[in-house]
Amino acid sequence: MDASEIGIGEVGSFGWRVFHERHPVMIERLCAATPFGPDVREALSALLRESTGGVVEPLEDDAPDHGVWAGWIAGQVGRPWAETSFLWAESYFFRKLLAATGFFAPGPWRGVDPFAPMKRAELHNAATAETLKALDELPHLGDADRDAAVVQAAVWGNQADLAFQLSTDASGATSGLVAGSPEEFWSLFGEPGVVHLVADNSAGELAADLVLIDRLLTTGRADRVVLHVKPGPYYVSDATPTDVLEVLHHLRDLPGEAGAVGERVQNALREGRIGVRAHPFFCGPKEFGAMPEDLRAELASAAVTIFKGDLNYRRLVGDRHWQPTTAFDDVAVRLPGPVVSLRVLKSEVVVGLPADVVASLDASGEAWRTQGSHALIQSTPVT
Ligand SMILES: O=P(O)(O)OC[C@H]1O[C@](O)(CO)[C@@H](O)[C@@H]1O
Repeated sequence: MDASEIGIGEVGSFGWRVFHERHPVMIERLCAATPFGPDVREALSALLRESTGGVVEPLEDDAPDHGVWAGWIAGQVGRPWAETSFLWAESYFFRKLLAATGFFAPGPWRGVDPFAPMKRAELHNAATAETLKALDELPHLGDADRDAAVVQAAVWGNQADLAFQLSTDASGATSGLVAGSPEEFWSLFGEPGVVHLVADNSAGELAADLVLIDRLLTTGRADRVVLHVKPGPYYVSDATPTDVLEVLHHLRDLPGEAGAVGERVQNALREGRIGVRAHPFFCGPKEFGAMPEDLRAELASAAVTIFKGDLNYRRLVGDRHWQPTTAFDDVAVRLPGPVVSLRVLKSEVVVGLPADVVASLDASGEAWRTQGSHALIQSTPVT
């Protein structure tokens, strides 16, 4: 199956707006959060100019990842950015942004996560506090409701406002879910095995992921969980190993169920029942079909692999102009065990929807694919 890649060149398209409208605002916020000097601010402006009107320039820093980027960048240098794919361009943009902030260079900002202030603010804001407090409801729920609640939380934690949706309704508060259900999610788990969770954002979303991991372990659905995060700062709020510790410390300092989850997760890390990985490919610009053999071999051991969020979905099914009725199973990357996506829709690509659902969503006149108001749970079958 094939479909053309989503690009950034068409004026007014979603990808174009990310580069021409969102990135300038993001860089303004970055500079408001950290007092970068004129050299960094100029490098960031140059990156904006390059990526909105120029050609792809090579990496000019001395970071240790040039070897891996050599393969990912092949054929792109010298091309107008407007001709590159959205998936490739966004990833390269974030890699260059890190270099522009001095992340790789000798000097004061080396290794300093430029997005840390934003992630920290999100983790400590009132909305996250409220939703973490809502975890205190969990021990009072029956098993089915508790299962449904932690999946809803993991799905909707991917929304920008990071709201937990704790439901006391066993069928799940599925309004807003355009595909799948918590029941579909839990039906993937049989004999206990190793579950891999490919995380997305830090702060409230990662907290929800740790709650889900805790549920997988405490109910015996998993005997071990591998949590995959990004090896470095990426896409603003993506979780890194440092963020795992930050979120864990935050949970542990809280009273009630949040603190109890934090304690259990910390113990599971100590005992090796949770492992953390940060493979370089997760900060790369390629679809998951192009994952390197070592990562593929690692995921091959998974009883189930959970992919969180919008970007992982784009990489899983291909960031392409698929017909939305294309079967998820036809285009999602194949692994020996089932794969399941928990995603809030924040970009154009979507598959696996019945025609009548698409027709009614289109008829609503809403930007349902991109505005973050809808979500999905989609999986490949257990074989
Ligand atoms: O954090 P998530 O769910 O991966 O969402 C990131 C999404 O945000 C965007 O950067 C801009 O909307 C998308 O390109 C990307 O898929």
